[in-house]
Amino acid sequence: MGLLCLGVGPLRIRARTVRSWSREFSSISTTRHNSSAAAALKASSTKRNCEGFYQLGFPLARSLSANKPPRGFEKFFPKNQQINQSAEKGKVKDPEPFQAENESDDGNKNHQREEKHKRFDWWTCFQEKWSFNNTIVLNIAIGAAGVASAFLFFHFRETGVHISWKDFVEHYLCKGLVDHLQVINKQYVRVIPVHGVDTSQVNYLWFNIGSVDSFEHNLEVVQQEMKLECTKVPVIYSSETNSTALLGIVAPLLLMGLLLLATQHPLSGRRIRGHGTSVFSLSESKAKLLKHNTGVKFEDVAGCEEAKLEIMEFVNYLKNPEKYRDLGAKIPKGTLLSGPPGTGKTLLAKATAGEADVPFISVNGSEFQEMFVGVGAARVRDMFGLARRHAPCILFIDEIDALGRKRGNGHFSSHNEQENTLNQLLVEMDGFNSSTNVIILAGTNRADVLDPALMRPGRFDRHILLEPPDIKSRAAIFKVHLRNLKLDSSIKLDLFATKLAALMPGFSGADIANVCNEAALIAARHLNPHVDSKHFEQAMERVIGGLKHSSHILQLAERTTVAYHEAGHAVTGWFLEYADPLLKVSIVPTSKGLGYSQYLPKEHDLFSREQLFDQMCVALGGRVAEEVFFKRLTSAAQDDLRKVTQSAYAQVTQFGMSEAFGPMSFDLPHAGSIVLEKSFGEPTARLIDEEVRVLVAAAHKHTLKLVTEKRQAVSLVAKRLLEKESLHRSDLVELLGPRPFKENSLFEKDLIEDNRNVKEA
Ligand SMILES: Nc1ncnc2c1ncn2[C@@H]1O[C@H](COP(=O)(O)OP(=O)(O)OP(=O)(O)O)[C@@H](O)[C@H]1O
Repeated sequence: MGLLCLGVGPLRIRARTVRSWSREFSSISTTRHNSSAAAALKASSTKRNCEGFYQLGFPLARSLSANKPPRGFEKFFPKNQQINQSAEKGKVKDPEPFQAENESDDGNKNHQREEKHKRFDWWTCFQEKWSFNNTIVLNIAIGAAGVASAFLFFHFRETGVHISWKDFVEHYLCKGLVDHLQVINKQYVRVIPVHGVDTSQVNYLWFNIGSVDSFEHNLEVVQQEMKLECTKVPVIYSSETNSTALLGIVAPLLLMGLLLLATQHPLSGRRIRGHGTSVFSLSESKAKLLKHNTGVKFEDVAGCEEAKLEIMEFVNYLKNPEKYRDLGAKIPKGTLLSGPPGTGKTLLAKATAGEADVPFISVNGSEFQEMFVGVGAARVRDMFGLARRHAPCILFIDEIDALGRKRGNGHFSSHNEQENTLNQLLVEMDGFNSSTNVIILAGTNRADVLDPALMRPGRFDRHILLEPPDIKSRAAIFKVHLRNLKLDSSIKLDLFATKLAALMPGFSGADIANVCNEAALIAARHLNPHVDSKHFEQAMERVIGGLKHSSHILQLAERTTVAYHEAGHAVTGWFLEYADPLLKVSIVPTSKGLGYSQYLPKEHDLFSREQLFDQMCVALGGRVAEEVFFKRLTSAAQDDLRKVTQSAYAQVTQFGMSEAFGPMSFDLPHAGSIVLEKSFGEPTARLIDEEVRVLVAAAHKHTLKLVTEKRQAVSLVAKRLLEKESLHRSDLVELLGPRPFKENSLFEKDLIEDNRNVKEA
C-alpha cells in the first residue's frame, strides 16, 4: 500500500559536455532567426502593399482584371505590380491539392497559395463559419437526399387507377364515358374520360394488354357486339419514358452524390489524405503532415542534451546537404529513439523538424495493421511516396514495434501480414539514398523486440536512448512547463523548479507536464489568480496517490488497520539508516489505495546491498505492523510484497548479490511476455527460489524485530494518523524525535524544511 520507489537505474554514460552543444546550437539558431526575420519582413511588406490597394476602396479598381490602370486613375496605382498582385488575389484558383504539394521549392510561396486556396474554398469557409463537422454534414446530406427523393416521388407519381378489361367494357365503354384510348409503349392502355366526368380524384384509368393485336381485335369485337360502329372510340399510339423507372435511377444517384460530397471521398473531387472513409482509401497511409513549422524547437525539449547533440547532425544536414555531399559523407538514414513512455521521443522528433524548418510527417506503427491483406504494405509505399514528395522532410514512425517486430515468431496469418508490411518497410528504406533528403526517425518503448534487419547499418543506423530524466533534467523540464503558468510572484523559478524536481524522482517528462497542468487546474478550481506551491503539492499528491475518494468511508476496523500499516512503514523507515527520508504519510483513501507514504528517494545510479535490504524492510513494515498489533493478515500489503519479491529476485538473478548463488546474472522475462525457453536449468531455478526466500525471510525477521522494539512509536504514529489523517515529517519529528542519522545533503534538508512550510501555509 505504501508507495515506495524501488528500482535500479542503469549506468549512465555522460561523455559529452553540454556546453559545447549549446554553443553550436546557439550559432545555428541565430542564423535561423535572421532568415526567418527577413522572410517575415518580406511577407509583411507584401501584405501592406495589398492592404494599400484595398484601402483605396474603389469598387471599379477591385473589379478590374486588366493589368493597366484606367486612364485618369494612374495616380492611385503608383506601381503596376500592385495591380498584378491584386488582380491575382481576385482570381479564384483551384489548384489540385497534390500538385501544390509537389512544388516544394519555396515553402512560403506554397503557404501563401494554400492560404489563398483555403480562403476561396467555399466548402471550408462554410464548414468553418457554421462549425460543421462531417457527421453533421452527413446527417444533413442524408436528410436532404430523403426529402429530394420524396419530392420527386410525389411530383412524378402516376395518379391513374388500374382496372381490368372487364371493368373497362362494362363500366366505362358501354356507358359511353370513354373519350379516347392511349396505347402507351405497346404495353398498357390509358383510358381518357369524356369531358364532364369528375377527374379530381383520379386522372385516368389504365389496364394492361397482352399485345397490341389482341387488344385491337378484342376492342373491335366488343364494339361490334355493342353496336357502336358509328361512334367507335379513337385509339392513339404513343411511347413515354417511365417516370417511376427514372425515379428509381435518379434517387439513388442523388443519394450517392450527396454522400460522396459529405464524406469528402476522393471521387467527389475533394481529396484529403487519410480522411477517406471507404474501401477506396484503405491503401492510403494515415500519415499526418505538418508542412510548416511544427511549433516545437529544441529549447522546448529540456534535458536529454546528449540526444539533442546526436540529432543536431540531422538538422545541420537538412539545412546544408551540399556540405556533407562535398565531403563524401552519407548521412544516416534513420535513427531509433527508444526509452520509457513520456520521455520525449515524439517531442524530440518534432523539434528536429522545427529546428531544420522542414515538413514533419508522423505516423503510428499500429496504423499499418488492417484486416485486409496487403493494405499494410500499400500504406508503407504510400507513406514513403508522401515523404519523397515533401523532401527534405522528417518522417517519424511512432511505436515502430507494432510494425517492426522480429519476424518468424508466429504462425498466424496476421503475423504473415505484419511480416509483409515489415518487408515493404525494409525495401522502401533501401530505396532511399542520401540525395533523397528524407530522415526517418522512429520511436519505441521496446527496442528489444525489433527485427535485427531494421537495425542494421543503412536502415536505423543510430540508436538514441532517452532515459527517465535525472534531477537536473527534471528541473530543466519543469522550467519549460512552468514558464507557461501564471506563477505566484514570490516563486523563484530556478529554485522552485529544482525543488520540485527533487521531490519527484522517477517522473518522466510527461509526468512533469501533467503535474504542472494539474497544479494550474487546482488553482483555477479554487479561483486563485496565481498558481503557488500549495497547488503543486496537491497536484503531486494527486499524481502519486491518485484521486482522493472523499466519499469512500472506511469502517473503523479497516481504518485502524490502514493507520497501523502506514505507521509501520513510517517507523521502520525512520529507524533504518539507508531508508529514504519520509515526507508525508496519509490514510486518506485515493484511487490508488487506502493510504500512502511519500518518500524523498535519492538520485541513485548504483544501489548497495544494504540500501536494497533496508528498502525491502521499509516495504515490509506495513505487513509486520499488522502482524504485531492484530495477529492477523489482510490484503493491504499486496503491492508492498510484489515490490519486495521483485527486488529480491533482481538481487539474486541479476545483481549477483546472493552468496550461495554466486556472481551470475540472467535476463528475466518481461511482465506479460511468453517464456519459450529459460536461460537456466531446473536445479538453478530451484536455487534461485530458495535464495529469494532466504533473503525475504531475513528482511522480514529484521523488520519484525524493529517493529516489536518500536511498538510504542508505531502505536503513537497510528493514533495520530487516525486523528489527523495525514502527517508530515515535522509531526514525526515531534512524535519520534529527530531521525538518528544525518541528513544526506543541505539540499535535502531544505526540501524537508520547505515541505513543512507548505504544510503550515
Ligand atoms: N524533455 C522534455 N522536455 C519538455 N517536455 C517534455 C519532455 N519530455 C516529455 N515532455 C512532455 O511530455 C509530453 C509527452 O512526450 P512525448 O509524447 O514526446 O513522449 P514519448 O516518449 O513519445 O511517449 P510514448 O513513448 O508514450 O510515445 C510532451 O508533450 C511534453 O509535454
